[in-house]
Amino acid sequence: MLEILELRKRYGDKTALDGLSFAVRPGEVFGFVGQNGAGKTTTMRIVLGVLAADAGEVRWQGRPMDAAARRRTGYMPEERGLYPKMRVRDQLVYLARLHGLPADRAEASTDALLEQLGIADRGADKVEALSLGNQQRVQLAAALVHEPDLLVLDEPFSGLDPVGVDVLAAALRARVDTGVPVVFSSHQLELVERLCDSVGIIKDGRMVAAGGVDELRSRGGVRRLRVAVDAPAGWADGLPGVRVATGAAPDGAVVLELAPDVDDQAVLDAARRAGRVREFRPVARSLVDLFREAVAA
Ligand SMILES: Nc1ncnc2c1ncn2[C@@H]1O[C@H](COP(=O)(O)OP(=O)(O)OP(=O)(O)O)[C@@H](O)[C@H]1O
Repeated sequence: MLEILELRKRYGDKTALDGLSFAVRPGEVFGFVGQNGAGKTTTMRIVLGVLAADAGEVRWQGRPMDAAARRRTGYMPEERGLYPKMRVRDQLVYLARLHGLPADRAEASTDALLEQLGIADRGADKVEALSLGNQQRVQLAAALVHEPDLLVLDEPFSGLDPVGVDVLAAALRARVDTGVPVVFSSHQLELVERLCDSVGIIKDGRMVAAGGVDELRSRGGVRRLRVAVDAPAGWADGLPGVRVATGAAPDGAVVLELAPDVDDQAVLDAARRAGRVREFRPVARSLVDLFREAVAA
């Protein structure tokens, strides 16, 4: 398990991390989200020892994270860091060797990853000759090639097309299924929602919401209903304990937020009195909604 405990970091008079804590369990994908400048990259750099924290601790498998544990970690830094003029396969074998893999395993791991990431035919090309999306695939291969026990990835999906996202996601899932914990940051919230077991929302260097995606959605007791009624707009205005959360969709449906004590059957009765009910169903809050609420609070 990876544990981030009460991390603090200042750059001059700017507080980047203000007592940040979270944990990622074996086989868990943790999505790290937050607005620009919230402190995600700073956290990841501290986990990898690229930066030192002012206070707090990073623990791996119950002990302080040390150089040996960091060598067993796969890291995709924000600033990337491939050698543009080196050939793709040579570079990956080199990186695997640097992390201590014997030559035969370094080569086997490289070839398996190039295959898995759909770039087996690009092994002899220089990195700079690849498209940005394919360079991104090589970046992920560089983080995975030494068969790491932990993955820390800074925006691994940025700039990828949907096929590239699926290929990277499948490669990550294969590692996670062997028990490797993954932390990745992203601004693509739909993707985080789809790929992550749990999510942490960071704001001004503090964790403002963390937990399983479903658990976060059900917090707060507010239920939402999508209701479409053949009735003039405004039929739901003034219902006690009910807030109209969105304007009418093109099909006339509105999303209603119900206070915890409101009986949804009373809302259905009110809808029926207004007109013919075409749709009446609960809707889950999306991660985008949760994010907006958490960063606005
Ligand atoms: N080397 C530095 N010197 C001074 N301030 C810095 C430095 N690195 C980061 N900061 C500041 O620390 C805060 C946290 O930055 P960080 O890069 O960790 O955020 P982030 O969540 O990764 O943002 P983004 O989503 O834009 O990548 C920001 O206010 C940033 O301006």
